Amino acid sequence: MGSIKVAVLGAGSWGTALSNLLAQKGVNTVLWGRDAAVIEEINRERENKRYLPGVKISHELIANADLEFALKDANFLVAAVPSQAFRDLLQKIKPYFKPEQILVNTAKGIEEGSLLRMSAVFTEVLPEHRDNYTILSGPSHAEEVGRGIPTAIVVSGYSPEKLQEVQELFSTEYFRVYTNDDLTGVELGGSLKNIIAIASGICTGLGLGDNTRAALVTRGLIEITRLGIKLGARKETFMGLSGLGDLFVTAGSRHSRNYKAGILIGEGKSLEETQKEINMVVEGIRTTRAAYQLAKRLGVEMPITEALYKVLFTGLSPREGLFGLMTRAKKEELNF
Ligand SMILES: NC(=O)C1=CN([C@@H]2O[C@H](COP(=O)(O)OP(=O)(O)OC[C@H]3O[C@@H](n4cnc5c(N)ncnc54)[C@H](OP(=O)(O)O)[C@@H]3O)[C@@H](O)[C@H]2O)C=CC1
Ligand SMILES: O=C(CO)COP(=O)(O)O
Repeated sequence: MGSIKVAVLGAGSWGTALSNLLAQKGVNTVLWGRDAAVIEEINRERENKRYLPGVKISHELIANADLEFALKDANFLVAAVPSQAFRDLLQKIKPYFKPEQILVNTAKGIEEGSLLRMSAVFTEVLPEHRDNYTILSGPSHAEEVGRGIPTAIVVSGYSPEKLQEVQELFSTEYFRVYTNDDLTGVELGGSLKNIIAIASGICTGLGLGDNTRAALVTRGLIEITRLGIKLGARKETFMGLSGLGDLFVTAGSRHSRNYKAGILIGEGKSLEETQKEINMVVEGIRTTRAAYQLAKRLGVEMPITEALYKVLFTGLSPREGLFGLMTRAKKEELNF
């Protein structure tokens, strides 16, 4: 793609997979990571053994631990760090950010404390560049994108032209990118599905059946949608790739860190043991706390989120949490 340059910021599993996709497509791409040892390994072995083992990295990809080098003359900056580190990354790039650069966020979460979505964090740090923010979200495990497995995803943001530019940048024959202008819905769908994925994993860890997980995922989508509508999102977005699609791919996949964390918790492991064993970001843990607080503040009913919050942070056992959900007051089904 001509003289386009992309800086992918964050050399974890997603940053590695996306930068590899771009490099394979012939885009001049620099992958920046803060850990010089990981960067060195990528350049030497053409593999990121800790975060994306078994995926061959293109010789065209340049990995570098110097942020200024990565950012220099970049047209697109792809942020691929956990959501709780997004503000910190933005502070680092702020001195170099140019008005024509497009930021593609890939983090799925709500910031703890501020309870802000990533777009709002961006606007707080770089207020004059609000329209340069976009987000790429949807059902896309790095392990599968890294292997060229057909994937469909969605880009959202403020400026229709910039969404098209991002769509063009990432599209390949195995990576299909749609646009959706419902930024609130796209961001919330991708963030909140991680809560339901942990809860779904807990059901598996408890040895329960498919009926239980189907009920949980479906009711989960209802409460995600309920919070979304309250915050101004469009209901239909939650039926799309960044809603149902991402919930489907996360809440039962062997690749999902959130689902796997749930299994460990259901089997009786502590939160600390679980995080240590996964050894990568489990976004849903901190998102559960943020979403619980947000729902309370807005008076939105989110029973699964509330039960998971109590299991993760107040010592409620997973079985008690489930029992509480099953014995709530009787309801109509479609109560948005
Ligand atoms: N993996 C996937 O399949 C997908 C992930 N996502 C989302 O992408 C985001 C990133 O996830 P993922 O790559 O999987 O996470 P990983 O846990 O695989 O990697 C996280 C990366 O972020 C780096 N990092 C953490 N904090 C900072 C910081 N303050 N400054 C710079 N770098 C930092 C880590 O560096 P270090 O090793 O030094 O700690 C590591 O390289 C998450 O929000 C996730 O939900 C979205 C779609 C797919
Ligand atoms: O968001 C993802 C896939 O779309 C990745 O999910 P996990 O973070 O649970 O691995």
